[in-house]
Amino acid sequence: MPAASLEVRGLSAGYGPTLVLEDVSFSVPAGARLSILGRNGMGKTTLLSTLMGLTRRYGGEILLNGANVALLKSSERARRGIGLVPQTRDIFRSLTVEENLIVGVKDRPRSAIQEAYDMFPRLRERRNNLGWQLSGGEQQMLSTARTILGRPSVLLLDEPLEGLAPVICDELMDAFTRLASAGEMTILLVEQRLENALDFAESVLVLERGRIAWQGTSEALRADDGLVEHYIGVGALH
Ligand SMILES: Nc1ncnc2c1ncn2[C@@H]1O[C@H](COP(=O)(O)OP(=O)(O)OP(=O)(O)O)[C@@H](O)[C@H]1O
Repeated sequence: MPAASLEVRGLSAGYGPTLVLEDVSFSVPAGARLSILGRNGMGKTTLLSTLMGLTRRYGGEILLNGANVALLKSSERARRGIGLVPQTRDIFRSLTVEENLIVGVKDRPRSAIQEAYDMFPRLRERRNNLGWQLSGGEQQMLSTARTILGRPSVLLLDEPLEGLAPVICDELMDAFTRLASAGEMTILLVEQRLENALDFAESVLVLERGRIAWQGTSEALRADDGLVEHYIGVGALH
């Protein structure tokens, strides 16, 4: 599936009676990258979960290549090309790396798992290890690889670098950049590490209390210390 465009119009959503996201609108052209920033608890995870159909939607549209998927179940959205790598690093802890990948290939031939090994050679080395035996970085690689084997046209990455050593962060960000550059996926990245988020994407969206507080280019955000301090925190870039 080639990369798809994503347009969100007036999206409001939350959990049960609690409204978290309010009137969120933005668009990402096919093959582009968007970083989603904001302090803790501002609604970043809720936004990705809502795109995937995992929250209660109050209103608004989610257009995937122009077709509204907002009323579809999560499984149908996945079938249409939305792939989420959750913050919780969803892997089967009692299965081996290879078994986890086999689950990820779904209806594709098993040989497709080689793509995952090419992307993350570390997973090939650890193919017979169980999920719980992996380091945090390896679990993130496995979780990402499983989603990517489903060939999503829009990939949602929720804080993939959380708790990882800088060298592993670089390895992961290189892999995400390669994926994005290949033009096969539109990528939305939620990331607290500002430098990584700005290096990765040309466009940025900042959430504040469930609403979009700022949208623009990474370059513009980087150049404005006041904006960074206000929305993300003092010294976030240093
Ligand atoms: N399952 C849930 N039920 C009720 N409220 C929730 C649930 N998950 C999150 N919230 C609330 O929604 C708001 C936004 O949370 P969310 O996790 O989307 O923020 P975030 O920007 O991703 O934060 P963080 O960076 O800490 O992950 C918070 O007030 C949070 O308490």
